[in-house]
Amino acid sequence: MNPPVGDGAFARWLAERAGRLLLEVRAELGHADPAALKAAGDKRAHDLLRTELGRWRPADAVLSEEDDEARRAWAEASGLPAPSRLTADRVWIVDPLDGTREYSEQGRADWAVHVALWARNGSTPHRLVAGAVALPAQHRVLATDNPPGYPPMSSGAAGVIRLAASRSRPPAFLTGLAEDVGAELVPMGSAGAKIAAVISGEVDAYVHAGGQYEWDSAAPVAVATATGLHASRIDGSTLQYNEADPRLPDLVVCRKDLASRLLAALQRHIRVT
Ligand SMILES: Nc1ncnc2c1ncn2[C@@H]1O[C@H](COP(=O)(O)O)[C@@H](OP(=O)(O)O)[C@H]1O
Ligand SMILES: [Mg+2]
Repeated sequence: MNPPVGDGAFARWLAERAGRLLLEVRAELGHADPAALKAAGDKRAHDLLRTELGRWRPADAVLSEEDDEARRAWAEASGLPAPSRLTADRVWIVDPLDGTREYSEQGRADWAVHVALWARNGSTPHRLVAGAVALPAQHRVLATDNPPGYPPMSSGAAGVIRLAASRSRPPAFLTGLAEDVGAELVPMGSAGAKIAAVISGEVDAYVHAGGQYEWDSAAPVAVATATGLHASRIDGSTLQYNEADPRLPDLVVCRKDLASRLLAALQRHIRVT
């Protein structure tokens, strides 16, 4: 059967298929050898995304976490040829398995598949014109073709902000930031799962710093902004995608009404760390 024609519905279709495959791989291999499960999940989902993008969007470029060259920051001085994505009009930025660590841990549902489309002439925020985040173990896919409604206030106690952060690599300033704004920390794996938690109102914000790549945030940021949420670097500047250097080390995604307060607090804490 042919996939949907529109890019947003296509992104949803693709993320859902890769997610289904990841569930099958998890069931097939089990959790006895976590390293083998991580490697198989990364590879099988990447191969599926690459194959289907090549088949259905052959004219577009792709930036995938699992490509050998993906982490190389291209510079003219290197003498190496520029990757085709740097001159392409449309680039699919994909993370075949975000939250690889959590995927390998039995019972955890905080892992995701990210499929985003960046367009040079895109007029949507961050030039992300389509995106989908599949959360296979949560039985849901969030995508820009039918974006979720703006979230209700989070389930936290009155006045307490629920702040999602990496469970394994939280930024050093996070505890101080949380104290400053009166937030309760909610540790969670996967950037996609954390941004999905902001989108669904389970938490109010997600803050990360210290390292990440474009594919970790492109698709979830596309859905979050289509929903009406705030997304930026932690200094308030715009998130830029399809850069020569794919590192995009920090971000904040939060409810619009929290953005100025959180960014002001971040200014204080970035400066001292
Ligand atoms: N300091 C860091 N440097 C590089 N990547 C990081 C990072 N901290 C988090 N990430 C990446 O961001 C994603 C979410 O991380 P976390 O679960 O810790 O919040 C993970 O993607 P992958 O699982 O695709 O590798 C992880 O590798
Ligand atoms: Mg990732």
